[in-house]
Amino acid sequence: MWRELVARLGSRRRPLAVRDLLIPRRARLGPPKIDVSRVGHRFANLVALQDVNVSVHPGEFVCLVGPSGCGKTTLLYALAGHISPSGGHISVDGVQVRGPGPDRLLVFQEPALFPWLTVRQNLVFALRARGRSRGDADERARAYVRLVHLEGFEETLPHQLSGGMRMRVQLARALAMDPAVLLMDEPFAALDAQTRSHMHELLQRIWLRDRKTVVFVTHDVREALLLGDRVVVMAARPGRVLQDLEVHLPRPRDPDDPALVEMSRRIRDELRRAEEAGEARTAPAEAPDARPGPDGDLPPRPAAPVGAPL
Ligand SMILES: Nc1ncnc2c1ncn2[C@@H]1O[C@H](COP(=O)(O)OP(=O)(O)OP(=O)(O)O)[C@@H](O)[C@H]1O
Repeated sequence: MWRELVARLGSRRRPLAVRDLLIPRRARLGPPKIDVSRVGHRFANLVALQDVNVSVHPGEFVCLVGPSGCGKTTLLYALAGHISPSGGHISVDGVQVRGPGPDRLLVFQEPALFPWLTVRQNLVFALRARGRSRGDADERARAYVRLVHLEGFEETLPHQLSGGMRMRVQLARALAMDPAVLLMDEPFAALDAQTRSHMHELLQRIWLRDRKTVVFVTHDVREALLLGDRVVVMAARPGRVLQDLEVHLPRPRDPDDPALVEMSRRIRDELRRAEEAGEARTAPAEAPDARPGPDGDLPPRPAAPVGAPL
């Protein structure tokens, strides 16, 4: 299917739209693992999320992508139970999210490791805190350190590791704890390009092995297409879902795959159009009634998000 789409990119037929490249969502059987229904959230006067509907099925890798301020992190934190949305419902396995729980684990951009504990001790500590016996925790820690290719660094302290290695420790710890859902907040954004690319390969390989349910936040459209089964494209002012797209490219994926590059270009074009439309909505009009009044004041800039229904 994707080869056919790539072939069509060079043809003279009707230009391809994003919907041609990203196959519409199939009807899925069974209940979703995560159900986000009509979720809205305000921070004072700012509408960070408006009427967001997303469902994630067991074993799906869903990427939330969009410009800064579109509410990706707010939505992720609401899934984690760290934020209580102002409106709507979020459930995991049919149970409403009312706070953080051991079924959901957040992975941050800056690995939150205990600096005085070694790599192995960081994993063992987290596993023991989850009620695992010492023997089981030791065994799992060793296995997951191996999985992220850090054997030989078990007794090393975090500050003696590179940023990429610290991220691998964080990933190993998260996977060893075996949450039902992994929530990742731009985990690779601070890494250099080469380390990032290694992390993409590693995460894809591990995900293909474990098929864990993952919600992954990123600014980077190409990263979202590289990793996601689905890409939820969000726009800002107010934070909302622009598109929810299914990606049917073979795995493991190549970031230079022409189909992926083309999809990425088209999504970025759509985001640019949404951004321009948002700016046009919030910009002061140039109509006569927007000109300075007799006292020289411009009418206040309409703040589109304020007062919008949640
Ligand atoms: N605690 C807060 N108090 C007030 N406003 C907030 C708070 N947290 C986020 N916001 C605002 O809500 C909006 C959405 O923020 P959020 O961090 O979810 O966006 P984002 O898409 O994750 O952005 P980025 O990619 O830059 O992290 C932004 O305008 C932000 O300034």
